[in-house]
Amino acid sequence: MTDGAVNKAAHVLVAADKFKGSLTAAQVAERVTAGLRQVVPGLRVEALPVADGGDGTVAAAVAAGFERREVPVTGPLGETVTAAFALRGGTAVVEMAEASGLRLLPGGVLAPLTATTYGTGELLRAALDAGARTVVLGVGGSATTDGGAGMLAALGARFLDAHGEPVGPGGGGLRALATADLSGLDPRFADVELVLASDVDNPLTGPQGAPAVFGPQKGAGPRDVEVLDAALTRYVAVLVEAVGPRAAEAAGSAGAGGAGGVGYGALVGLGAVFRPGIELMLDLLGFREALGRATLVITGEGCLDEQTLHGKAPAGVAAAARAAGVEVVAVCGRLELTPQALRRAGISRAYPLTDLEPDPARCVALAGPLLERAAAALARDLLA
Ligand SMILES: Nc1ncnc2c1ncn2[C@@H]1O[C@H](COP(=O)(O)OP(=O)(O)OP(=O)(O)O)[C@@H](O)[C@H]1O
Ligand SMILES: O=C(O)[C@H](O)CO
Repeated sequence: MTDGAVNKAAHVLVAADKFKGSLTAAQVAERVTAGLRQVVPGLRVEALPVADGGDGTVAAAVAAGFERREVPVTGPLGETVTAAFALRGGTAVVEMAEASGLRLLPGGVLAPLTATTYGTGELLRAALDAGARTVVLGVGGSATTDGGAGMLAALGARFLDAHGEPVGPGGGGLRALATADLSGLDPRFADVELVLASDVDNPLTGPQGAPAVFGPQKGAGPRDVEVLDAALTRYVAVLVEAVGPRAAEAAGSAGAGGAGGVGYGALVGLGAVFRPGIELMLDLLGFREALGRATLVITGEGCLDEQTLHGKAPAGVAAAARAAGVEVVAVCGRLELTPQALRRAGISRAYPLTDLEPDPARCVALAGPLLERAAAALARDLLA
């Protein structure tokens, strides 16, 4: 509990990610602000919706003042989709999920072997056409496991089978890969600073690789995971033939396994430099300046779990806030971390919506009003 004087000095920074499936990051910020002000009218609250490179990254950039641009691109299964990127000055934020995301699969039907990142390549090209010279490629939330081969093909690379024909789409197509030629890649990438903002730090293949860890959420059963892992292993070997040993080294580096290997394709083919997505986004969104004004930070996401601790937005927000000596609490739909694990991540306490409404379906349907109630409880505990 704090007294009135401290309360007047309070300045709350709401820096939460979306609750996937129920609220966007901007809606989370609005509801939290409303709940806090029910208890402390006139409270100074600053909203800074955040994202970690995955879904919602363009929305967070637009909320922070970037301009939204839309272009038609090839969706994960070849259909045309409208994808957005964000532009400010010479800097573009390109979110691969806008072109090749899980949420774009027609009818929600998963396609672990055939979904392609071709549209991500088209989106990158559109960003360069718009004048971007620094491009942040946010990866995560993808429908794909093609190692970024589709993306590179859209930018001029060629991936051929033993008969000299282009291989089929998706990670499954790479089973037949015999040769690769990256010499036709868009030459502008030589002068562009491409930063890979990945939501995860996994390698491309193996037990911690993209197929094993993220294949199942894209519909890959155990046999598909084996097929995709073997196909990506082949892809690496063929790229070693094409560009040398750096293609093998990149497969083990952090971020290579992001978005089914888009990270790898960007590292090997486009000269990208890896940075944890949330760190990069916090810089881009002006988080550090906002933190300088804050006396309390509220972060969160749909589900606070083990994955959260591996580079997701709340962990990045909490690490930065803790380093600055500012207390961090969290709001979430579901909480799957122990109080000890939360504290290790720098979060002193969490307010899950399931504490207010145990029925999962109602908790999603009523997420907005429930979040206001959770924020009001938080305000009573910490600010009233
Ligand atoms: N209102 C809610 N009530 C309860 N649980 C929720 C609610 N909204 C979202 N969730 C849970 O959170 C999950 C989504 O988690 P989250 O928002 O952290 O995204 P994620 O899958 O970790 O992806 P990303 O990496 O893009 O953040 C949903 O599957 C659901 O279980
Ligand atoms: O898209 C994916 O594969 C996951 O979000 C990890 O990057």
